[in-house]
Amino acid sequence: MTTLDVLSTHGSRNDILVVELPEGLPITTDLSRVVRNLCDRTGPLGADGVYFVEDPTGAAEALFYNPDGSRSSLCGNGMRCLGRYVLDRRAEESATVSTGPHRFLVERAAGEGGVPRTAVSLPPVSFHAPEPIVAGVHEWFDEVIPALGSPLGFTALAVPNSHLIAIVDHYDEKELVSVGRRVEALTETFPIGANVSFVQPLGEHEIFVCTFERGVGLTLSCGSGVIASSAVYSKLRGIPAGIPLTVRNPGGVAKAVFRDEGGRWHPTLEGNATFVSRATVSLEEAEAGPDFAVDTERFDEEIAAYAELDRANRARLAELGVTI
Ligand SMILES: N[C@@H](CCC[C@H](N)C(=O)O)C(=O)O
Repeated sequence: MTTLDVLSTHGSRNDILVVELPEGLPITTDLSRVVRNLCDRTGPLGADGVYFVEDPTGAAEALFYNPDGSRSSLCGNGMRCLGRYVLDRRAEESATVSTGPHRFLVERAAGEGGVPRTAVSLPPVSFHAPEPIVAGVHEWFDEVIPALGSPLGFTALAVPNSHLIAIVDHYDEKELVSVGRRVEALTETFPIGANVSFVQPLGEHEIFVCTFERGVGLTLSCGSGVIASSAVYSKLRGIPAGIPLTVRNPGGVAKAVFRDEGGRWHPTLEGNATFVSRATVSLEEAEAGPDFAVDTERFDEEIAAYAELDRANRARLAELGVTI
């Protein structure tokens, strides 16, 4: 029997499982299937994705899977939590984690009210996506996409995963879900799919962002969506790199800031990295179906500390008239 140690974590209540790939993993293992079962919300764990990490104290190679079993080059919120896991394993303050050609620098950041936080520096954002996000073109900046049937202007960018961002006057969840579903269905127009975010400005340097994620659906937060939204908002409002933005999601608050290097914007995402529980799962059972047995230990203090921040964010959003 192969055992998986599964750490349930969240970054702004985007629930991500962090799993160190065991040595001697059978090569016949269908990881996509394991992920679908681990993430199944009717099962004992449930999540918005799984980050596998190989050799955390050495090369630290990470692989991210969405709950539908598809892969992505990044989960920003997950990287905050996986980053904390890697830093703890190494007893260090900063480390580099890789996914294929992409490098992510993770660092511990100052905690808030007993809530541990990390900062992740990402590769530069690209408004000229290497793989077209809108079919046939490498750039799409603040324009209506006729196939979507929405009057909103969208911007396509890679951070490095694919995003479509629209700035709205008032956030409307139904509209976001309907656009997200159309992006999912229109595979000829959006050949690699995209995470879709609506951005409602709250103040000069403060925004609300909600994301319909590729391979998931609506989530309480998407870290790469926070970065993509901040980049688009800053470009459209003429906010220079170096000015941090406060980004509120339904699940929490993060900070996004860019460093300009020769015209290329290098983002840093900072926010909570909360450990919720640790479970031991049999790989064979998790591959067979979603009703596997788990042996769980909960981190109650961390959960309680985050609940305070969550309450404060929700109260602030209600005060600002954002309906979530
Ligand atoms: N939740 C994530 C993004 C996860 C991957 C995404 N759904 C995709 O397919 O690109 C985040 O925090 O960035």
